[in-house]
Amino acid sequence: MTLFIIANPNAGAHQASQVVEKIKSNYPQLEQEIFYTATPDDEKCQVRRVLKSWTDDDRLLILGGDGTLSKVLYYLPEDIPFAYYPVGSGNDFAKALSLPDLATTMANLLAGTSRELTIFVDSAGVLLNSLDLGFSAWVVNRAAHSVVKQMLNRLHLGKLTYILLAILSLFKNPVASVQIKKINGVLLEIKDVYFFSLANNTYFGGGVMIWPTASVFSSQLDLVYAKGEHFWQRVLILLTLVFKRHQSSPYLKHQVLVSGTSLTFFDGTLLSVDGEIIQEHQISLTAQKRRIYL
Ligand SMILES: Nc1ncnc2c1ncn2[C@@H]1O[C@H](COP(=O)(O)OP(=O)(O)OP(=O)(O)O)[C@@H](O)[C@H]1O
Repeated sequence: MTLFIIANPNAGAHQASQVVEKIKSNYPQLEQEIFYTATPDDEKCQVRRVLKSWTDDDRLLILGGDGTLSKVLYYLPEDIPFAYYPVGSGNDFAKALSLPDLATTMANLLAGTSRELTIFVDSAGVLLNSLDLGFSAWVVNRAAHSVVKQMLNRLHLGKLTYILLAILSLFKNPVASVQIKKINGVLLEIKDVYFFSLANNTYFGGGVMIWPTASVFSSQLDLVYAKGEHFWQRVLILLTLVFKRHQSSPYLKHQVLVSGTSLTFFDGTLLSVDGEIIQEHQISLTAQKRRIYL
């Protein structure tokens, strides 16, 4: 058995290499091959390198944030199980699954105990946690170009960037519109929403709840959205999310969607998937089963 590690050295507070060193010293008997992503979008190349020498009894560990995990899964064949240890700034996937510490993660990986989960795939990528429009995509876009985020990440305060930008969004009101085609052919037009999230998992933005029951362990997507025409409405929407009053909120609308749903975006719509900005006009989501060592 060889342990393959794909690690993003740039994720979060740049801790991936420390984790790799810990694994090397704590598991000296284990044959290991380490693949660091060298640039943005290098996941494709690193997965290919892993696959070149992959055999059925090998194990894969992914080290990074939600973006790294999402991109690795996009290129990884669906029948290969994976272990994941979070070293990002938000780590929403790890929080939703209450992922264990490194020693337990390694024990699960070595024992081969795994659990099935559902991700949603499109030709453009994988939806692991959530697809976001409106204020949350705006926050992701601003954070990606933020020098403050890099500074705060070094201080292990990466989450603070998202909080500050979310407050700024109250003043900017970045709205979005989308047309959703359900599998029964019904069209749903959602216009000028401040908050829009299509959730496959519970959290986004470093632990902000999207919908309490959204989970990769179910095969459905939770669509949650809200208009925030007035400043105080937007404040109440954010407070609803922060204080987890989702199900009793008069603002949030909720629907369940399933595999086969497609979304069409208007030109210039800012769209974020798993915390990464993507440029797409249309997305069709198909459920796919994966296994995580857990
Ligand atoms: N060496 C690298 N330098 C810069 N960017 C990288 C590198 N390797 C991977 N990336 C890119 O980093 C992004 C993923 O970052 P990731 O989401 O894992 O970390 P994060 O943003 O700190 O954490 P989180 O998403 O949990 O907030 C992806 O777009 C990926 O392609």
